[in-house]
Amino acid sequence: MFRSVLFIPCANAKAMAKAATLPCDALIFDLEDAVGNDERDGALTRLAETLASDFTAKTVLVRIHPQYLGAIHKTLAGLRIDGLVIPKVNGPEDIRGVAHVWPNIPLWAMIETARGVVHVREIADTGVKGLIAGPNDLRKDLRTRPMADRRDILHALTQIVLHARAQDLIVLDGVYNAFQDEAGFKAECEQGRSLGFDGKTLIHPAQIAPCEAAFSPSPEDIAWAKAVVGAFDGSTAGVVSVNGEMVERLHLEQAQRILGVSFSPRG
Ligand SMILES: CC(C)(COP(=O)(O)OP(=O)(O)OC[C@H]1O[C@@H](n2cnc3c(N)ncnc32)[C@H](O)[C@@H]1OP(=O)(O)O)[C@@H](O)C(=O)NCCC(=O)NCCSC(=O)C[C@H](O)C(=O)O
Ligand SMILES: [Mg+2]
Repeated sequence: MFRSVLFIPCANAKAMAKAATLPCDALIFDLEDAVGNDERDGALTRLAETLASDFTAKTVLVRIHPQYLGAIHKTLAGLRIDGLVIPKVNGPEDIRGVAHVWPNIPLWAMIETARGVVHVREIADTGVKGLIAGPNDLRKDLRTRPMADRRDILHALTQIVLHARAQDLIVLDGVYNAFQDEAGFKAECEQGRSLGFDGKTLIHPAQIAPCEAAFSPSPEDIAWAKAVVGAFDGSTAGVVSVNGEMVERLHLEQAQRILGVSFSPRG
């Protein structure tokens, strides 16, 4: 599952030391924007040491810096990595470029440029495992000003979800920078879930618990799902009524997905 996906800046030794203990669904070790130019060699060495240790964290992704892909591949190839996150993907050629250097590893595309949004359909069609929204770079590239409910970038977010769903990919919402603003973060998680994202990328450990709560089925969701499954149990009808509402077999599939999420072990 990919409800809570925490960025770990590889230049930060303290954050790296904490990585294995944090209760999120997945980690993204960042070698791109969270690493200053003078920190690159140290960050890469630290990441290699971390991954070579008896590192038991769940899903491990690495956000590469395309400019240093050769060195990153040379240092990390063969270590336990579940996927590479490619930043600022502008088109399918950016995916193919990484796949050429580092074949046979799942790739994730960050959609965070105007060109990336324009080409998101072809990017989703390359066989990537997932798409990740990047609101900071998007705002920079689009020259928007942040608006309530992310109205300035909503057109891009909905395109990302649309094309991920059309190709059956995992789709993750972007980060929320104000990591001390609990209410604002919770509201953005709820919005992301309502828009169809599977989970959210995070920047701080304090964001893990509220994020998982928002992207897990609520007690109301579970009660509804159980009622729908119960209503179809032993029935061959195409449509039934549950709590005064029409329910079709498509709702049964939704209900089964909800129950599957709530009963799956994390990871
Ligand atoms: C945002 C931060 C710089 C804040 O750091 P800090 O001031 O140190 O916060 P705290 O004092 O509250 O931290 C408490 C302890 O938790 C550890 N910590 C903090 N963040 C992380 C983390 N991400 N992973 C693991 N551990 C973390 C601190 O070390 C403290 O530990 P201790 O002292 O032992 O108690 C910082 O949170 C941070 O750097 N976050 C990640 C930044 C990052 O990775 N940025 C890049 C990805 S986001 C992005 O690129 C967006 C996208 O591309 C776009 O365009 O939108
Ligand atoms: Mg970015």
